[in-house]
Amino acid sequence: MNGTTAQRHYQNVLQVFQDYYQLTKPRIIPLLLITTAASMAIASNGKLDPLLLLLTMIGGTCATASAQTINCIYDSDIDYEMERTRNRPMPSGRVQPLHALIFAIALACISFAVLAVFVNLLSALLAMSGIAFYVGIYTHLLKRHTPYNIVIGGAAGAIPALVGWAAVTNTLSWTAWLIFAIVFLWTPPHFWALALMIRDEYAKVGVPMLPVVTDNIATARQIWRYTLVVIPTTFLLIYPLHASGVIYGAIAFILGAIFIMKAWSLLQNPDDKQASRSLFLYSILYMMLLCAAMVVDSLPITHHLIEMLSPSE
Ligand code: HEM
Ligand SMILES: CC(C)=CCC/C(C)=C/CC/C(C)=C/COP(=O)(O)OP(=O)(O)O
Repeated sequence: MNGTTAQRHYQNVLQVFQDYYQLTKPRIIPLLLITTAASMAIASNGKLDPLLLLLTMIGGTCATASAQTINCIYDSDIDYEMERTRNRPMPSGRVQPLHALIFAIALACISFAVLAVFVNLLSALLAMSGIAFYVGIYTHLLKRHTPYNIVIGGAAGAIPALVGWAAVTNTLSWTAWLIFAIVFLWTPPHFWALALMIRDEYAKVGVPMLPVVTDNIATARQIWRYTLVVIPTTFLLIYPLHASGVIYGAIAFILGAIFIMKAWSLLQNPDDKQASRSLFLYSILYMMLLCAAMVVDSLPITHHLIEMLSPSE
């Protein structure tokens, strides 16, 4: 091989890696993992075993990547039609469906093996149910057929929180289901804000997202309603569940107030793309910081600090 051929070969190999990486929709995975980590932190009272965290993250990443890859195979027809998704590896023909399927099955097997062998069977089964729900229920049954696709489908995105809890305790508790409910109720405002921005793309391919089958004002109203439900729900972690404390409460309060302001602003201007964009981007920051607050609040050092700062009797 001369220099130029070797360089071209190297570039081709790099492109193949990049294509398989893109199949997994990698930008969404970290936030899903943060919800898993937050759940694990609360479940272990902030005394999380780093090895258990690492293994659960590996299992969770592989399961999510597998689910997203199958979704890419299934949706390659509509992804080809939409500008936002046209350059994905499947619609642009850079990866063959069979190869992508083998990749997805391998990822699911690795996920199951890592979780079942090194973590526990419950977390492995939950991760597999996440793949089944996202592919079977959201992608196949709901996405192209009902505007409630993401309301029900949102449950898939909330499963990583259950995986985290199960990884630590080998069971599921009210707190686990509450974190699940927070992610579940957060998903419609998160997604509909985006759907308002790219309504025409979904309309073009006939995916019945809410702004396509109703209108912007009805969508903004639904976003507003879900926001008014999800924000109070976040406080149930403090009372009655006593799973988080004042640090989490203070952060959740500020984050929630901003969420409500942004949803209100969208309700006043449902056609304003800037308002929907702002809410969409903020919804991501919101979930990241809310989960970070759960983690910080659970740490023993936080409890020590609070004890030191509380007035003694
Ligand atoms: C059924 C539920 C959901 C739907 C339909 C949905 C849909 C979307 C879509 C279409 C995008 C734009 C992606 C792109 O431009 O390639 C997006 C972005 C994103 N979503 Fe969601 N989402 C859902 C749930 C979730 C959940 C549960 C999480 C994590 C907890 C999440 C995290 C993110 C993040 C971090 C981004 C930004 C990625 C980027 O930088 O482009 N989503 N979502
Ligand atoms: C435990 C486990 C494996 C859970 C699965 C979690 C999971 C994969 C959630 C994905 C949520 C999401 C980003 C949906 C977008 O799909 P879309 O098809 O509407 O997005 P698109 O329009 O960008 O293709």
